[in-house]
Amino acid sequence: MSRSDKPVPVLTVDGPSGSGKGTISRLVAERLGWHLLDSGALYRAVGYAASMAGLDLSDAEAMTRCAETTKITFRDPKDGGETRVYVNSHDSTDELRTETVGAVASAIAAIPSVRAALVDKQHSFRRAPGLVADGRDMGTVIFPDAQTKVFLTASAEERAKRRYKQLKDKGLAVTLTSLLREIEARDARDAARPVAPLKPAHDAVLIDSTGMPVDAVVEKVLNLLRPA
Ligand SMILES: Nc1ncnc2c1ncn2[C@@H]1O[C@H](COP(=O)(O)OP(=O)(O)O)[C@@H](O)[C@H]1O
Ligand SMILES: Nc1ccn([C@H]2C[C@H](O)[C@@H](COP(=O)(O)OP(=O)(O)O)O2)c(=O)n1
Repeated sequence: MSRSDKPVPVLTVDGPSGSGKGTISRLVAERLGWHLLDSGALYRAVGYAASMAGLDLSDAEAMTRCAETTKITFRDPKDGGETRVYVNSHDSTDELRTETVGAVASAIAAIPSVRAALVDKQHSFRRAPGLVADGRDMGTVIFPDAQTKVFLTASAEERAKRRYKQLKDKGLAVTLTSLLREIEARDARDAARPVAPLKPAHDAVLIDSTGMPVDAVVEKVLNLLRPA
């Protein structure tokens, strides 16, 4: 709650991998001067910490303990640039963005007690003047009272092409065919899980960004926040 007891406004941006959630959320948060929650980074960080510790990823108890104890912090470099994600005090930003870690994140995210362990942390990002929250269940589970909800999509082919370019630019060795396969497998698993599945909130606005430039999507989202 803010000082005037009005709930801090939240914009939720949910959708499948590569739909542009991270990019659009960051730009919209910058334009509004709002805080940003990259909830996927939390699941990635837990999955990464578990892999590094050599834990059995199918052991629900071990994964839950890992979600409860992994220290995850976000830091914005003073000179601007990409937000850095620290996992147990190590800058793990680059490691977290790989498709391997994405797949591990998706697998452990299907464990209900892992999701429960991350709820308070996600709520703690809701601070004045407002929050843009990016993920799969931001509008359905974590911030169901959000004032504005977006479900961002794009065709699987376009999402795979975007991811291909993004990872290539980072110097990672990837192929378009394997990325498309991985993206489709991850979406299917995220959408099929019984707890907090990937699906639009009943009051979300659907935006299909296939063929839309980034700026146009940002404007569309900002327009939703402007009073009619
Ligand atoms: N509307 C768009 N048109 C073209 N490329 C986009 C668009 N939105 C995002 N991208 C690019 O696609 C890639 C994946 O976007 P990202 O924001 O990481 O998606 P997500 O968070 O949904 O996985 C990034 O390189 C980003 O610059
Ligand atoms: N709110 C969230 C965010 C991510 N997850 C899971 C499911 C996703 O496949 C992985 C990785 O999410 P992330 O948003 O970082 O992935 P993309 O950038 O969309 O490829 O984590 C989740 O279950 N709930």
